[in-house]
Amino acid sequence: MPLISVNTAAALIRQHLPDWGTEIVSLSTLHPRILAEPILSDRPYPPIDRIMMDGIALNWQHYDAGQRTFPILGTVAAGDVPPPLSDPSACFEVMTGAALPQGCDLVIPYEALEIKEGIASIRHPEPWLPYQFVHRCGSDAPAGAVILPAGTPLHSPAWGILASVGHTQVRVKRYPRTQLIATGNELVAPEQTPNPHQLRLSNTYALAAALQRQGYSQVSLTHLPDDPQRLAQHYQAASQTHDLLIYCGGVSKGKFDYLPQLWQQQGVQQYIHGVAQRPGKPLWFGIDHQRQTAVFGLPGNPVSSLVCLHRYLLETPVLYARLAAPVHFEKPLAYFLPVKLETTQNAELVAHPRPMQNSGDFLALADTDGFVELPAEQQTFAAGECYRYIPWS
Ligand SMILES: Nc1nc2c(c(=O)[nH]1)N[C@H]1C(S)=C(S)[C@@H](COP(=O)(O)OP(=O)(O)OC[C@H]3O[C@@H](n4cnc5c(N)ncnc54)[C@H](O)[C@@H]3O)O[C@H]1N2
Ligand code: MOO
Ligand SMILES: [Mg+2]
Repeated sequence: MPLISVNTAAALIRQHLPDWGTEIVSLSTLHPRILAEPILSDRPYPPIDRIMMDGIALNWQHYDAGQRTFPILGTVAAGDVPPPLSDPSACFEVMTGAALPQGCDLVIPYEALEIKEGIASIRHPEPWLPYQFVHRCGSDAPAGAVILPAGTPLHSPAWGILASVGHTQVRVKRYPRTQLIATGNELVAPEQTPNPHQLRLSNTYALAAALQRQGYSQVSLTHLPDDPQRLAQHYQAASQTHDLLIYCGGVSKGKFDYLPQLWQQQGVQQYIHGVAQRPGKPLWFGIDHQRQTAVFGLPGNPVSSLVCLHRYLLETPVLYARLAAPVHFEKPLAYFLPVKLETTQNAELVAHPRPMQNSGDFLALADTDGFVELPAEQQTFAAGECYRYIPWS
């Protein structure tokens, strides 16, 4: 198995992984998604001169000329059609969110007023300025402005913006119809009680959680035994109905690691089998061009499969963390080292190594936040040096 570098593997996957296109989702989805169209403001924002304080609205020139008491003509609440100020020496009581009545260009909050028998008197000596406490019409964005560019990840504020502009249907990046396939005779379902030689399958749950947290909304899980016929039957059916098949286990050198040969027989073009990394060395990746299905074979060890998913498929932020302690790693392999992250008051990310015993030691991940990528070219990594940090999804 000739090993390729982590960067070569990442580049091959980027190059060959299909663009899954786009789809329309409804506003009620609210899942993590990536916007695939620019969103324009449907009208100026705010759409009115919006009152920002509960108080009175009046004409600034009258205030500037020295007038300090104003008869109240009425009350304008949020949602009211604002009446014009028919007498410029009078005022309206106005509420936050109401539209500024025509003829008014100043809002003074209740705290600066005394109101008695229908007359508001300004008690506060502050010089009030024109349009004070008025959120001017169009001052946030004019009509027709791009307020969310295509490619924006839809975080919570973005969903609020979509609702505000009335985008009840929105075009987003489509995530692939994905199946996670746990392989292995030793595995039983989590609800079963394993015999001593068996274990509950856990990898596909960890992988599914990571995918779902990134927005993959169509992810199914299945389990197959190490049986070439069953694996072949499953592949033929699943490759028709899925865009992405992520296998877990069965890709190394064992007598029952049937998958690489099976994919070859099924016509999947292999791009990767073996990456100079620990864990995750036996990683397999290929594309079935005929059926338009992408295939990942993640090494079965739990830490290996998780690390490979994060490094090669998921969108991860570009972050760097400083090693809190020195690390020595002899092998000419990139080392994905699980870490506990500390954030310091001077805005530094500090990575505390939490080395596991081996890539089967998934319990060691419980007290970690992600992993650092230590390059293959180096053997010693000093405390204080910075390396790429990838958080768990
Ligand atoms: N002769 C060699 N043997 C191995 C090599 C090698 O280069 N030469 N590589 C080792 C490395 S590194 C890894 S990683 C594993 C990968 O093996 P497979 O992808 O074939 O995975 P399996 O053999 O099926 O399983 C490995 C291990 O993981 C457990 N497992 C698998 N699936 C799950 C699951 N869904 N949930 C929980 N645990 C799972 C499985 O029981 C095994 O213990 O190969 C080494 N061998
Ligand atoms: O590379 Mo394996 O993933 O070390 O256990
Ligand atoms: Mg194996």
